[in-house]
Amino acid sequence: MLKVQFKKTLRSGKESFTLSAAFQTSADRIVLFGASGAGKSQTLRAIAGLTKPDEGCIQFKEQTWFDHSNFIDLAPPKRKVGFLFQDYALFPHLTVSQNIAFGLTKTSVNPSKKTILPEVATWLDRLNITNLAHLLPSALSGGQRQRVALARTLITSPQLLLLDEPFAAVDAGLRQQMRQVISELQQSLNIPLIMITHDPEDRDYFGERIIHCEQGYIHG
Ligand SMILES: Nc1ncnc2c1ncn2[C@@H]1O[C@H](COP(=O)(O)OP(=O)(O)OP(=O)(O)O)[C@@H](O)[C@H]1O
Repeated sequence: MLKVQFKKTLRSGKESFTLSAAFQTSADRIVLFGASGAGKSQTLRAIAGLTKPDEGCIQFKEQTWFDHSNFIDLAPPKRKVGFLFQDYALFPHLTVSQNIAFGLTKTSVNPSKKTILPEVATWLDRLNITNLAHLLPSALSGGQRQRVALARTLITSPQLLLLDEPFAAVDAGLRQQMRQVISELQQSLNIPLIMITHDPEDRDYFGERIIHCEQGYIHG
């Protein structure tokens, strides 16, 4: 069960944008659907704890992640959310296996280039990218980068997966394949996901529950 009810005003100079989100669902596949600039990414950031709302509450299962009235604001790591950013945010100077291992490290020391941890090997295999383990992100295709980013997120065992336009950097031919990869992972890991998209095909594929986003008004 996810309950989201908050308001947030973003300001830069004289410009301001007010986000008003209100939805509640127990669906496992939630789609935030709407045009560019509607407030989808900011909503996801608030759920992840990367942006603090001005008022309201966010609850996931039995946990309160944010409650303005009661001064509750759980830090992002405590929410145990896996966030797949639009550009995948891979570290360009680290190999595929190091990027994935980074999800596990608790220090700022880079993971070893030579030793592949058993958990990393498992995720390399699961995402079918074992043959890419020693490559740098610059040598990968869009679809391969997405698999690496997914592995780096999922190795942390998140309880909720947040995907910000996951197919934006993947060409049309690969999109259906990547939809299947994400769909199968979601089902086998049995974790709910929230996906941002403005592609009606993604909405129809993943939208067990569709939240409409329009000019800062996020409702469903
Ligand atoms: N710091 C800020 N100050 C003022 N406005 C902001 C700030 N950050 C974001 N915005 C505005 O908030 C609105 C929502 O942004 P958001 O990134 O959530 O949109 P989106 O629906 O995810 O769009 P897209 O699909 O293009 O990624 C935009 O109009 C943006 O200009």
